[in-house]
Amino acid sequence: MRPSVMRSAAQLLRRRNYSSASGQQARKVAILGAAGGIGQPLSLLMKLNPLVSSLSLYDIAATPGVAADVSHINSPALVKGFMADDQLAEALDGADLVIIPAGVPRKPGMTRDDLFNINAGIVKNLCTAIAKYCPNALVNMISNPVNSTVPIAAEVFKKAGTYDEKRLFGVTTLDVVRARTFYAGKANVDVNTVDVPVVGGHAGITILPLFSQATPSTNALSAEEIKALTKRTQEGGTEVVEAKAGKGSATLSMAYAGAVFGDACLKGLNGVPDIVECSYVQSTVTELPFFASKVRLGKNGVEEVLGLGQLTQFEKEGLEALKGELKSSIEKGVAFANLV
Ligand SMILES: NC(=O)c1ccc[n+]([C@@H]2O[C@H](COP(=O)([O-])OP(=O)(O)OC[C@H]3O[C@@H](n4cnc5c(N)ncnc54)[C@H](O)[C@@H]3O)[C@@H](O)[C@H]2O)c1
Ligand SMILES: O=C(O)C[C@H](O)C(=O)O
Repeated sequence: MRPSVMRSAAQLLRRRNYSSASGQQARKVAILGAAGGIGQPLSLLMKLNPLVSSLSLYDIAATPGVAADVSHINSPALVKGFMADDQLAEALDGADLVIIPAGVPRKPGMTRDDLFNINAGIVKNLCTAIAKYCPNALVNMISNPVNSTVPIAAEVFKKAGTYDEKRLFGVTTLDVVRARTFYAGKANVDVNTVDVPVVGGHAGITILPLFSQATPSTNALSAEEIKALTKRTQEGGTEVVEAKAGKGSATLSMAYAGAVFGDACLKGLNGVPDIVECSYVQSTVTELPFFASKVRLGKNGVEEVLGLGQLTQFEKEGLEALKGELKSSIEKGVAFANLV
């Protein structure tokens, strides 16, 4: 963001004193896992977001340093760092949006589901605290395996009596970001103008980009090229994991994607019209209880879950092929959350 833009945003917010009358609300965002590979750049990007008035950075380690560092940036959000269990309540208190990139990332040779044993417990504990301290917050789940961690969160909230399906989101924006980038490169169109819906889930073949609905549309791509683009989008995460060779998975592109999705959620909360993003949410678009598709965001979170539109035969086959894996990932999450 240009300094002049930042300055004018800051001036605007000061003048308006975050008043709801002007439509500019004071918004508290909490990031859980804020000192991690994703957490740090995501904290930076959310600090730059003029819609954020208070930024709460929580992790089990290293947050004082990250918070001190980020807090020196001359943008409006007031930054506070919180570390360890006994500070989680204060970190979450009054949050409008909680973004969760807490948990372990993949190493080469692992699937996202291989992270389940560690990350399921982390997510369950954090969501138990969210239900207690900020039950009305929107929750953006980044921690993998997203196909299971979102159902875990839903079950935790149901048990606590706070579940609102409109407020829980699996962040699949990175799949959209990748599909846009790869499509623009192959179709030779300006990436700034590109959009590609990505539906299903967030792991391997459950990631289903709908290139037939990509805009701007092109007839220049052959069936083989569409197939290759689909595979590359589905394996984008693995491409990064292998390139990082044991040093983790996507962090910078994920922080960008998380910031884009977080910003869309805040705009929706603030009543900005026509905010549409793909996300993995409770859904009736297919027979699966959770599914990623385009979602219209509003003042209460999900305003409308949009359908799939017209699919090609290749996309229909991809949709049928993903259902088995997605169903068992959902069931695994639900079963885990309901263990005593
Ligand atoms: N949804 C997506 O598209 C997407 C993309 C990339 C990565 N991810 C996932 O995001 C997660 C984080 O990835 P990363 O690269 O930032 O990992 P990382 O190891 O660099 O950072 C994770 C952070 O979580 C913290 N943490 C662990 N337990 C915690 C707890 N109980 N409370 C708060 N913080 C806790 C750690 O201290 C660490 O700072 C992984 O599960 C990864 O698979 C998802
Ligand atoms: O691939 C991973 O393990 C991280 C993330 O889900 C991604 O898509 O980059």
